[in-house]
Parts: sequence; structure tokens; C-alpha cells
Amino acid sequence: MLKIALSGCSGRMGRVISDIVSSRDGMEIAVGFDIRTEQYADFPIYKDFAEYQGDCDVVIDFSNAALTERLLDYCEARRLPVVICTTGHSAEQLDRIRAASASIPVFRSGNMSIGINLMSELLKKSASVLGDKYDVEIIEKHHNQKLDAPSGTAIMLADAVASALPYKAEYVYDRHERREKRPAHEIGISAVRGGTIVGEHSVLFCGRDEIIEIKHTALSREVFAVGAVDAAEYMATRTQSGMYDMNDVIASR
Ligand SMILES: NC(=O)C1=CN([C@@H]2O[C@H](COP(=O)(O)OP(=O)(O)OC[C@H]3O[C@@H](n4cnc5c(N)ncnc54)[C@H](OP(=O)(O)O)[C@@H]3O)[C@@H](O)[C@H]2O)C=CC1
Ligand SMILES: O=C(O)C1=N[C@H](C(=O)O)C[C@H](O)C1
Repeated sequence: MLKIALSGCSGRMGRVISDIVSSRDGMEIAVGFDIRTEQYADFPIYKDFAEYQGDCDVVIDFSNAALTERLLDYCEARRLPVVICTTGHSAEQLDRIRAASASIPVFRSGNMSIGINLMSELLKKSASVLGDKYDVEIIEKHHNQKLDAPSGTAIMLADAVASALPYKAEYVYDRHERREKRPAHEIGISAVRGGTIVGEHSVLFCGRDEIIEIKHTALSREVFAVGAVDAAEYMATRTQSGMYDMNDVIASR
């Protein structure tokens, strides 16, 4: 039986993960961690990692970037693989995540859907063909409860485009104080927040008299949850420390 520890278990994603895990054979949520500890399923929920003395094989994290240090301290001390799905990390928190990967297997992705991971590959191809002649703009839309902007996915997609451009791109998040024409080396990233939008990402390649738009729409949180549970299954059997992402999971199929 694969025993999963779920950090952020009482949140929107935590509850969908709990449903997916109960629908699958051979796995269970052994413990949940969250600020909110009201019981909603049959696993115990603790506020702090230190309160749980039992076993688990892998940790899934959909919580808050503020928890990074405590999450990684816990995983390192117990030599547990971790699947980090939380977004909005600072540069220091990202350094901490990379440092942890020296001693434990660490999976991190701003988006757990297969669609966005395929889109990243399409973007690399598009940027390598169109990159020096087309302006790249990214627009992301999410629900009004989201804490971070731009989304982790928007940054991940910008990184995919930037990796295939023939120049070093500058990410521009806010144009409202600019009074100049758009330089060619930018990737513009804009965030929209409203209602219950699950997640929408559009990447525009804007050229002379034509626009190519590559767009992904998540219609439910299940697409992220299924990816996270698949990643946890994969990570639970990793013996090598290091950084992993969705491409590793897809390649293992
Ligand atoms: N990689 C991916 O594919 C996806 C990533 N995400 C990311 O996952 C994260 C969670 O998203 P979502 O479930 O919508 O958010 P929620 O706010 O619904 O859930 C987060 C949960 O963690 C709790 N929490 C917040 N801070 C702490 C803390 N310091 N210690 C312990 N628990 C804490 C929250 O409590 P409280 O409500 O009281 O703050 C809440 O119960 C976000 O960063 C989001 O961007 C989301 C979807 C997909
Ligand atoms: O907070 C969310 O909801 C989501 N967050 C992730 C992100 O920041 O990209 C992934 C998804 O789009 C939903």
C-alpha cells in the first residue's frame, strides 16, 4: 500500500487529491497537514509535520510557499521523496528546493496537467521557428481566490519559450508605467483574476499581420490532481536524489 502524506489537505486541491486517491487501489492518504484541521475524510490531519510520528512513502504538497522550509526539513529528515505542486515561491525558496534535491528526490511543476506539459513542448518548437520575428505575450486567467500572480504555469511556459529563443528574453509583468514602444526581446506576462476560473493559459506569437495563439483551458481541478497522484506513484520508487518533473513521469510510461 502506497502511503501518501498530503500537505495542504484541507484546501481546494487537497480535497480533490483525497477523492482521487480513495478511488484508486493500492494507495491511501496516511496523513494530512494543514492550518485547517477539521476532519473531512478518514485520515488524521495535523497542523504541523512534527506532530505525526507514523510512516509514509511520499509527500504531495499543494499548500503555500511559506511552508517550503518546514516541508523540506521534514522530507530531508525522513529521506522522503516530495512532489511540490505549490506555486508562488520566492527566489530564496526556489534555491532551498534545489538544495534539498541534493539529498532527496524532489519533483516540482507549476502545472500537473498533461496538456500544459505538451504545450511547453509545442512552445519550444514555435519559439525556435518564430522567435526572432514574433512578439511573445502570455495571458493567464484564474479564480479570485488565487494568492500568487503570475501563475506558476505562466512562468513555466515563459521559461519554455525563452529556452528556445535566439536572445535572452526579459519577462515584463507590468506595463502600466511604461511610455515606450515594446522592445523585441520581451516576453509579456499578464494575469487576470475573477470568479471561479480553474486555469487558462494563452501564449500569443504576434507577427506582422498574423497571430498564432496556443491555449490551454483546465475545466476542472481533476486534471492537476490526477497528474499529482501519478507523479507521487512515480516518485515513491525513486532512489536517486535530484530534481524531477512531469517529463520524467511521462517518459516512464
Ligand atoms: N501545480 C499545479 O498543477 C497546481 C498548483 N496549484 C497551487 O497549489 C497551491 C494550493 O492551491 P489551492 O488548493 O487552490 O489553495 P487553497 O488555499 O485552497 O489550499 C491551500 C491549503 O493550505 C493551507 N495553508 C496555507 N498556508 C499554510 C501554512 N503555512 N501551513 C499549512 N497550511 C497552510 C490553506 O489554509 P487557508 O485556506 O486557511 O489559508 C489551505 O487549506 C497554490 O500554490 C496553487 O497555486 C493549484 C492547482 C494546480
Ligand atoms: O492556483 C491555482 O488554481 C492554479 N495554480 C497553478 C499555477 O499557478 O499555475 C496551476 C493551475 O493553473 C491552477
